Amino acid sequence: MLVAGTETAATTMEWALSLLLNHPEKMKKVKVEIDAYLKQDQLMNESDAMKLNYLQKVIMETLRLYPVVPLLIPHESSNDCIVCGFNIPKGTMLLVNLWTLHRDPNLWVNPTWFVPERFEEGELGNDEIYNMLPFGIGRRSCPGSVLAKRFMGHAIGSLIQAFEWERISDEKIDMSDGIGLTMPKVEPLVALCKPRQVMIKALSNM
Ligand code: HEM
Repeated sequence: MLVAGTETAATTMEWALSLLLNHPEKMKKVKVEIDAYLKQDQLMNESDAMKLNYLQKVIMETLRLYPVVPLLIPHESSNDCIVCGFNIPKGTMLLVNLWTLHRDPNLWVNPTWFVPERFEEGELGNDEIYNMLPFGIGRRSCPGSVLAKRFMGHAIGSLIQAFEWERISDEKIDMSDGIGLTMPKVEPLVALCKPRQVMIKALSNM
């Protein structure tokens, strides 16, 4: 439970901040949304996180591009079945390749681009829910998905609300993925931050 709940979320937040630092215009959009929703000087709380639509779309788009459980957890077919024309006998170990699914050019427009706006129309349509499975699906899907979206939104949102973020150089952040249980970045994120002027009072009251 601890690994399932901490490593996955921490890694996703690192990917999300890296993506936002490489796309300052999207970072600005998150900041504008937070500033419009919250009073100046008022630090966001966890329930605010689910109401920040654009921020939640940033998290979705991060999970699409960098699903931290890229092959899900192995499942076993409980009966003979047919998947995409292939006969799957009962007792077969099944892996779902989320990485490929989430970047399939037949399913997504410009699949390698970071475009949180692609989720603008709201939830995915009925036919499309199977194209985006960062938490799995069905009765063994992730029981922590709602909690995760909530606290990741709170953590990333608070960092963006309270601090100005910058890359350490003009070079884009290396987005290569490495080997590990939850698909870590090859290069851990290193960035510069300083408190935002408008938040100094709120931060010093913490
Ligand atoms: C970014 C955050 C997270 C992601 C991407 C994620 C993703 C996943 C995925 C893909 C699975 C396997 C689903 C399958 O095989 O079909 C899973 C299982 C699980 N997750 Fe998460 N998870 C996250 C956060 C959490 C949190 C916060 C908790 C709990 C506090 C949690 C608890 C679990 C547990 C207990 C399972 C095993 C469920 C079972 O086998 O029935 N996860 N998660």
